[in-house]
Amino acid sequence: MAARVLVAAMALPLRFVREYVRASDLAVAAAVLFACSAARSRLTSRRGAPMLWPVVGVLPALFAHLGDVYDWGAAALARSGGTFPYRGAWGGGSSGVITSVPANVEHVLKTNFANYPKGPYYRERFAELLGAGIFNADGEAWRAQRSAAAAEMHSARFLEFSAGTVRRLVDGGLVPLLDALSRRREGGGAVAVDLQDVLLRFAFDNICAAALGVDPGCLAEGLPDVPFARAFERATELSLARFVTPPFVWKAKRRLRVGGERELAEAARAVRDFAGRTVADRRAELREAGTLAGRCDLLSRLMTASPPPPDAAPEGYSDEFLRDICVSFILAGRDTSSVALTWFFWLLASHPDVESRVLDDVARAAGGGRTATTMDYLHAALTESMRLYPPVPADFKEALEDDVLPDGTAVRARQRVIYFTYAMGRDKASWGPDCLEFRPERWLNKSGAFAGGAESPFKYVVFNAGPRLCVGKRFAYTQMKTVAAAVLARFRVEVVPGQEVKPKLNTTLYMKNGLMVRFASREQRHELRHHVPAAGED
Ligand code: HEM
Repeated sequence: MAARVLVAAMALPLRFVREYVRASDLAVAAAVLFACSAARSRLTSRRGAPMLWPVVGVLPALFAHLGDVYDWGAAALARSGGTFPYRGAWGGGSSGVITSVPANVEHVLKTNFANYPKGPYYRERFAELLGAGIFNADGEAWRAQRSAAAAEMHSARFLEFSAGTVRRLVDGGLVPLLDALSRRREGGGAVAVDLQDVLLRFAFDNICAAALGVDPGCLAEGLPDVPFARAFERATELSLARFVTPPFVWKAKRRLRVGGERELAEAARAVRDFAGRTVADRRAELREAGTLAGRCDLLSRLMTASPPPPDAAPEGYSDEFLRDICVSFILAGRDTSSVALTWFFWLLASHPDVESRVLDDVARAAGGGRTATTMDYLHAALTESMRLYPPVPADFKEALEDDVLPDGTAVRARQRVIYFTYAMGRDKASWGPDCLEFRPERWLNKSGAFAGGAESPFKYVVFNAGPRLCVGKRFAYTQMKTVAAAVLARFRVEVVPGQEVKPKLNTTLYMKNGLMVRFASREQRHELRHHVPAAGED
């Protein structure tokens, strides 16, 4: 998730215009555009890059391409040699460069990591929801949370626990729900359902179980409206809206506590109160029982970390620290893997050859043998699907000091470097002439084992790379492989014909209209023996 301002800027949806920009603002913008048009030919821009207008920066170009912004952005990067400057609107301080050059990305994410924090621009916009959580933190505050979270997340105990939570939710929630849907009739066939919505609900319940040890019940019968999930979604949306709102507007609204800013304050408070209450209840449970040995969720593990981590007070982490890190985890793990799975199922529906190889892999895993623990083909197919449809399509970091990127592009202090993951996954130079094809085999070696580790991590930044590599990557693969295997073994997923499938303009690559599918029970079921599908790499 997160610092994905390119898409936030690109994602200036009409809904946003309706909600946040008044007619008078638009009139001023139109006048400015008109006044500037005479100067248009004199404006400088890198060859092939979008025009940068005074005041409104890159926005006119974005507006012209609202319908195909990802592909348009990728084509513009390809034309301009992989990097071009951008400037946002309204003097909001958002300017810098957009790049898809792996060497530049390596420089920002690893080689010169110290010069490229998330920065105050990001932190300020997510302050209400995330507080000082890992997703919002830099420097020592980030390092302390990173080492605590990584130690727990990569422990054998957590891996086993989290794999168990996925299996229980698949067996006890997802499969029974799909089974019921496959039996429910409508107009002579099985009822159609939005797969994306079902998977988002699944992932929310799953991340809450893993991070907090609670079940919000989004996947319960009747697919209910869950206030905590709704508050989380609204707080995220409204925080992101700040990236495309003139700062003087949202800051004034915040001070006056009106409109979306009031709503944001309320939604963020609801989220933090819920997480805070969970921390307080767990603390009370620990006091009464003297142990949380039966609990393996992240919150309980961090609360009882023993001996207390060097960066914590002698009595352990504070309740605020625990609340903030858990909220960040929910934000990070809430929708990424469900969105990835939705694109994956959609791609499989139009690639029966790949589907049949995935099914072979799943059947082999069920029958035991070496692939039972790895399911390398499924791993490769998921990896390939995220290359074409990365759940986080763009991300950014903010420069502390002036710098020069490896391709010679200058970056000034406080400017942002946006790396466009979507374009990087479709770059011919990195992936060859068949870069637009869905071909899981490109990730396998001659003996059919997953060989993704051979690729530069800075070519495939779907999970970020360098010191801030996604700490939930292994969890995400376990979750996605378990869901994909269980669903495909039991059901044929039939995409309802005639619907328009396209990405939504957002910081997460949702399908704009969801994905309507029907589930049909397979005649011959592969009886799955559950196992922990280990990630081929991490
Ligand atoms: C397909 C699924 C996922 C994808 C594609 C993904 C991608 C990413 C990306 C691109 C970042 C970097 C964000 C930034 O620096 O702005 C990130 C960070 C992070 N992710 Fe994931 N993620 C996924 C699933 C998860 C899950 C399930 C969890 C939790 C269990 C998680 C936890 C985190 C955390 C805590 C960070 C912050 C790491 C840090 O700043 O040190 N992610 N992820």
